[in-house]
Amino acid sequence: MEKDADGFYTAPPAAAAEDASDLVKSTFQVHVTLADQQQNPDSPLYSVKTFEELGLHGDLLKGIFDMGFTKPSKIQERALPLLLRNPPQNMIGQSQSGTGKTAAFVLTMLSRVDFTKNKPQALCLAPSRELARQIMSVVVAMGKFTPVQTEYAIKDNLPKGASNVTAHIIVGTPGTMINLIRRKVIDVTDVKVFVLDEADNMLDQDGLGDDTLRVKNMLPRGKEMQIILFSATFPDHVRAFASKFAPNANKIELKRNELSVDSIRQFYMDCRDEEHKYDILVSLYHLLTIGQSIIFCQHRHTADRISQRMTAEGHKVASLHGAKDASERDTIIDGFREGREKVLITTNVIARGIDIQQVNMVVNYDLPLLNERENHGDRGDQRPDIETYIHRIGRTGRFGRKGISINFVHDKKTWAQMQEIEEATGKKIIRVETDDLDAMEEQMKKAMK
Ligand SMILES: Nc1ncnc2c1ncn2[C@@H]1O[C@H](COP(=O)(O)OP(=O)(O)OP(=O)(O)O)[C@@H](O)[C@H]1O
Repeated sequence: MEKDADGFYTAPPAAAAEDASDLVKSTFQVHVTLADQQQNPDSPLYSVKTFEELGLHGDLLKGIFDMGFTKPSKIQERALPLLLRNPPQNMIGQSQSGTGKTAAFVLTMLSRVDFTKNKPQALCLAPSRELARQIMSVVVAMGKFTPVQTEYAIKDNLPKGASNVTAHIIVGTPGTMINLIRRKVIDVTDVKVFVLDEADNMLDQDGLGDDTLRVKNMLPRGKEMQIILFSATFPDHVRAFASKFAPNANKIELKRNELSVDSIRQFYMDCRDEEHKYDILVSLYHLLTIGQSIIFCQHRHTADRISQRMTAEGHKVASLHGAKDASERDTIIDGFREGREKVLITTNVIARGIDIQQVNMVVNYDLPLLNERENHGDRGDQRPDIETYIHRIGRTGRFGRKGISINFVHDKKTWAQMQEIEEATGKKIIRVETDDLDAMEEQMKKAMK
């Protein structure tokens, strides 16, 4: 396929198009729509600048182009010049799911490291080992033409007797990071960049907030420390804390009605009861496997139960949650990433950050709910977790691709919860008939195109 002056693919002659494999065809479609979106000032993928204009080192530009990126997205174009400026300044950056936030903070870490010094200089924390591993793969890919050394701070990675990590960049989860710093396996005296991906989650007092604060308190004080917070969501109750955590930060914020990307079409299906939810999921199996799909449940035991049942009935599905051990989790997510499994049944553990471009469908088997402590409803009903909803559906529709999400509702309560989500996000959730399976499949296929 030919590339035009902007580096985007142009349409091949008709005969060549007919010969092209499905894979090439779909790549072709993605590039064409991506090019359109990157020209549209209203798109989060739009930019007026090139990567060359963003002040990056030549070795990093090589890494970026080697990954196939041609133009920055809006968040990359806006954040990178602020992040790379001297003296370093903190950043609180918000941009929709799948719009390229990782590259912004990874390029900053790689830009600030002194490769002649074999000591940790940049730490990055994420809420799950799956996300930490994914971020690391971006560090390695973007740093391919630099001498960067990296190390994980995730469970079961370093042997018990490990000492004195000499890597420049450490990516991990908060609990393990605390442990390694405490045991002096990681020396933080030269750390100058501290990144929180999914920062609202990392700072939430009901989640990882205490551990994250503990890590920050272990870092050297009084020295230049650049604190970088990124997420697609910053709910009000963490915004103030984020500003304290990263003082005098440059801020890039989204408006309430901009929180999710328009390329994710949202649907719901009326189910009669819990058992009917299972039946509907099974009847969706063909659709789920056209691309890849992620099914979210509220509890680990639900994920296990439905995956066992579906497997027993001859369907190929995988399940992933926090009760599985580290190596099993790695095998499952790697299998899904490589497309060996097409359907992944899971919990909120991978609701955030996971980037698998072939995922074109997300199912909320259970709607995400706030836990009891967070639940400030006056009617005693459980309230929906709007932020988690936005992150879950954001596992599809990555960087301009199309995706669909389907919510299962099965009673008055779940109906009211879905309406609250619809109101809060300002995006219509469309009803799909469940009694005519062929019509349903047609409607979904159309939305995926
Ligand atoms: N400038 C670019 N050109 C082409 N593709 C890009 C560019 N920047 C990022 N991408 C790709 O877009 C996808 C989404 O990026 P990324 O995972 O960083 O999104 P995100 O904003 O961190 O999303 P989330 O909020 O879900 O964590 C990745 O596959 C990444 O490789």
